Amino acid sequence: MSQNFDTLKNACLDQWQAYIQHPFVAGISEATLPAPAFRHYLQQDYLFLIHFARAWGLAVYKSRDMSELRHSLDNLKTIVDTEMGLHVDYCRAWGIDQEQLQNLPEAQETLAYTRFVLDCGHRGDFLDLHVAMAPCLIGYAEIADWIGARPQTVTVDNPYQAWIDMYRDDEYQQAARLERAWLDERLADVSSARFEQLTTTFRDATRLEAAFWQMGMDAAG
Ligand SMILES: Cc1ncc(CO)c(N)n1
Repeated sequence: MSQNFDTLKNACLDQWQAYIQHPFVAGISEATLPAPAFRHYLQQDYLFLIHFARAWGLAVYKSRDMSELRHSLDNLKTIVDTEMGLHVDYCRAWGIDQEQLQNLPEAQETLAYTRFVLDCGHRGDFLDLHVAMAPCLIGYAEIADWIGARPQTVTVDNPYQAWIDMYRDDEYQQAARLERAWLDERLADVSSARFEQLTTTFRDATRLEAAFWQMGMDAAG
């Protein structure tokens, strides 16, 4: 049977939905998420982005041809040159300064997720690494769509509007679409044993994304 991103997602649909429609995400959509939950999430996301940039660096190293190299390098550059800067500005708007960010203790959930992704890349190949990173890039694009489509979403004076807009942005959505198309192509001819292996990686990464949201909720007490 031919596989693609949707069959991967459907193989762990319960975990995927628990991630995409997590109460933290519903709280952003409905403007009911407590600010301390969001602030904790933002701080840990700074550390997440640093390790995620490293994961794209690992993808650069694992590349086998010019097109893989270019793809990974572009993503690495986007995080380092654009996303990190936006994130620091965004944190400042939420009362978190750069010095605070630089001295943050890393939460267990951040450690678990980021090092899991890096380990998938070290142990496996370029595809293993991409599958481990897919819940991040493709998941946040889907989350932004889900928020946008919900009638419950507060669109007037929502304190989380800038965050929602960041992931609804065309450039982000386009990057997620490209990654999806790339995965569809690579998954089409994997064996069923290989697909099982990739499904486990994808499911675990998805669970770790949901745990990252939960970490934010728990911080609000
Ligand atoms: C934890 C996490 N997952 C995904 C993204 C999307 O880049 C992010 N910023 N943080």
